[in-house]
Amino acid sequence: MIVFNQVQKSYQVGGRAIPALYPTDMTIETGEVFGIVGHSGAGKSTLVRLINLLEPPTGGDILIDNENITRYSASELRAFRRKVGMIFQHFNLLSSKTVSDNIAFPMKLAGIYSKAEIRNRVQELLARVSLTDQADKYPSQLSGGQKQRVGIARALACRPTILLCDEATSALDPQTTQSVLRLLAEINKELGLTIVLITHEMDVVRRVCDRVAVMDGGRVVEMGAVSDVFLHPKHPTTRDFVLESESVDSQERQEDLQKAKGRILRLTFKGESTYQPLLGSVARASGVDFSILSGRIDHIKDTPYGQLTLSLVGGDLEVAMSALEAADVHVEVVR
Ligand SMILES: Nc1ncnc2c1ncn2[C@@H]1O[C@H](COP(=O)(O)OP(=O)(O)OP(=O)(O)O)[C@@H](O)[C@H]1O
Repeated sequence: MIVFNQVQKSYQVGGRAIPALYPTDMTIETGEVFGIVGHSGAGKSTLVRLINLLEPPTGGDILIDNENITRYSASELRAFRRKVGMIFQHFNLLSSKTVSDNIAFPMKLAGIYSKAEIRNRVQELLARVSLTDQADKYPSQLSGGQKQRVGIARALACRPTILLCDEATSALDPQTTQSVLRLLAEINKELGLTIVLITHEMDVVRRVCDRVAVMDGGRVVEMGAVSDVFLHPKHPTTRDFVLESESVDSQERQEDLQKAKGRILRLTFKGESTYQPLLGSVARASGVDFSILSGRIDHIKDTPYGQLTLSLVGGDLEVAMSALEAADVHVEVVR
């Protein structure tokens, strides 16, 4: 478990302390995939670099599995860092080393593994990331997705318990992004590893994360289960991220809603209710006529969800809303 108690970070710039992270409390549970989403400069990298003490905090305590890492000696810190793997947007592979040697590198650097241990571990990891046939190639001979797989294998070499991912899919095309996210989800399940994933895309959070913290201007402005934060965003920054991920232009949406007649409801279906043919029976029971203004079905991690924006006229709106809520549909009155 990673616990932040009033952790803060300022950078010294030209003799002045510029805050990058205001005092923050946060808990990341062991074995979860935790997303940190925010625009450029929000403080995401700063927060994640505090977890492995690449940056020392200027205040507060960071506890990992009940140990205060901010009080570690240099040798304790070296041992601790082996337990924290990291992958990067631009992969950071050594161009003069083969795929195998890149993966072996942190183990060699640690100086505590035998040659046989390193050889076996590299073979195991190459198989895990499906790169056995690329073992002797150099990074320049690989695609972006393959490079990131090498990055993941290298990060796992010393059997870390935490994996930090700094914009790990930002340089990849959508299809490759999907396959890298799938690999991260598999690793999380198989190894019970805690994954902290920084991104500026809510879609990445939706696909793999259990919980998310939304950052803005050096502060965590919203935090919770992805299904709550994504489906019912409270802070304006979170709402913008969700709309962005749905490729919705908020001004166009406002204009569309103004043209619609009657009451406007936004319905959110989650889990099995997503697939229930509900609207027809609700319309018949309540006498309400509806038209669909927008709709989508997708997944939050493995859970299906659907969202519909409807305009409703006539009939008994109370009856319609009660019937929807009785069927476990979340109903939000937009207008
Ligand atoms: N080493 C540093 N020295 C001075 N200021 C820094 C340093 N690193 C980051 N900052 C500043 O701290 C703030 C937060 O930066 P940070 O890199 O944590 O944000 P971010 O959300 O990760 O952004 P990005 O997505 O662009 O990487 C920014 O204003 C940045 O300019």
